[in-house]
Amino acid sequence: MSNFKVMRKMITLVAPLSGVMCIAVLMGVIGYLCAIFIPVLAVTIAAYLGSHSLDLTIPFLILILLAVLRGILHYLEQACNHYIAFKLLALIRDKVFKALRRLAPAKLEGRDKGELIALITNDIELLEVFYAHTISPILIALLCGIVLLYLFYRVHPLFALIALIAYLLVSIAIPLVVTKLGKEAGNRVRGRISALSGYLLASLRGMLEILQFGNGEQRLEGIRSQSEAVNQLQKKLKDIEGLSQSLGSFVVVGAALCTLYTALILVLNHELSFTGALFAFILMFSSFGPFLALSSLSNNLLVTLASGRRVLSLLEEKPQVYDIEGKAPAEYGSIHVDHIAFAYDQEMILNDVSLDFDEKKIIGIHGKSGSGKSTLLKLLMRFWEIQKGGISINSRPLNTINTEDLRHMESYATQETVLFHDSIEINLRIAKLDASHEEITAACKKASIHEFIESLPQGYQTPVAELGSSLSGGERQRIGIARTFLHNSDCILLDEPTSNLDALNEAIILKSLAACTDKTIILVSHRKSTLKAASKIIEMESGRVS
Ligand SMILES: Nc1ncnc2c1ncn2[C@@H]1O[C@H](COP(=O)(O)OP(=O)(O)OP(=O)(O)O)[C@@H](O)[C@H]1O
Repeated sequence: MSNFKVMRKMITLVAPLSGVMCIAVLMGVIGYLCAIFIPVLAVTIAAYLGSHSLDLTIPFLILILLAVLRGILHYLEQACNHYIAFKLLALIRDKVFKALRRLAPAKLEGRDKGELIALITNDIELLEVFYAHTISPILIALLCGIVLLYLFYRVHPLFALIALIAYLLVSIAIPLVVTKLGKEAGNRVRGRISALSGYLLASLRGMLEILQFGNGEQRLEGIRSQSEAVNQLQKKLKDIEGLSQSLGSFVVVGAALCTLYTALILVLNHELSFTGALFAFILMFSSFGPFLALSSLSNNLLVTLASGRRVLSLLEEKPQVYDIEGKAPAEYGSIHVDHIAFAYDQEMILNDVSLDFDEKKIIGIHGKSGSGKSTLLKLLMRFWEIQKGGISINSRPLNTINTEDLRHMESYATQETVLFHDSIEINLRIAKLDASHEEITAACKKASIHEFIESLPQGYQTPVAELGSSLSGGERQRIGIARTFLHNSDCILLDEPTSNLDALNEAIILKSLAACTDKTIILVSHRKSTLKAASKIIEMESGRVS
């Protein structure tokens, strides 16, 4: 996506706040004109005093008024711009979270989580520069330019020509050159920062492995070299920023000298008064504020546009699976899998698989590691879209059942239970937001975890550390199974539900499952003892059912 396209798309988001933007621009234009006219007026009055006598009270008061107005207007302009920026950041965050929900899980599974965190935090935050410090300065420079060129034209058209060339150089040519010079570095610096976040996150998560295999030095070296690469790129951007400022100052001085030279010739030719020449010279010197503001924008703008590009790409990314809404409610019934084929990328994982999962039965799935058992469960949940064949529940194709209804009908527990940094009760409640405490404890009893929770000093209110690292694998797994019981769906998909459990806990859970006579339970397991609970066992081999 080109920088221009990124800017255009980002600007369209401002539409609902265009009124506030107009006020910001108006304040900015009047404020800049006040600032420009303070020296112009002062020098013109001084020149006038050389040949006339004048009471200085009123001119002095006007100068003070202009100075005070400049301050107030600048404040109001900034307040409006930041109001727009922070409103839009909130809106963009909301859109990004919606996009993540749309893309999950299929499009997020393989993505670098550090990069996603950098996008949600740093990238969105950087867009503030665009909304608070880019759009209105461009409009302010444009309007100030029109007023200033008119004034120069009134003094002499040659001054207007010099001003026009200088303004175009400062506000368009220099930023364009600088943008071109720094485009790659701008993109790379954002990419590098994201990669560094990902590397740090992976290092924190893999702390035990790093310590165990003595990889600390190597990881540290990785962090050092990646930080160094970020520093180098940032230095390059700063050098380009310095170049942009030098070129801007060069144009200002050049324009003032040209004005001085032109004014001298015009005065010598009696085409211009001395006061007019002085007015033009001072006006030229003091008028570059709004245009220099643009040239200094371009460097920040590069980084901001790179962030904007990443945020927009995420917002525009097409999900692998679209949510279904607005269809007639569906009733749960038996599941029919009809000659399905599925590949994550190129490699075929399931090929021509046909199966039936009868209602209110426990069905076991057994097979070698990598044979596609978990993939089949994910397809039953419609986390991925199948490429061939069809899956139906109670004769309704899966992709005609409202996603919300499907989530009520089916629940899916994997061997990896993710717990949030919150109390055990809240971690259980995510399976049923309006569950009573009694319902929660009943589910925990079935999952053989109630006694353990009760034995903790704070019981169900015990806080769980990030990702559940304060609990054992078996405790986490039983909480995961308790969630499934609490969700109380018609069909329960369990992927290795007993892999971390001892024989006693396994037996209690299998007994609870056997007691769920009104539910369909699909049980993927390598354990013979677990599969004993099933009334039918399906064997899977290399993506096929045997
Ligand atoms: N998100 C993914 N993207 C690409 N390939 C994947 C993805 N998830 C799984 N695979 C691949 O699909 C194949 C089947 O994986 P799956 O998890 O379904 O096997 P499984 O039978 O459940 O294995 P296990 O018993 O070890 O859990 C594997 O080769 C795996 O590498």
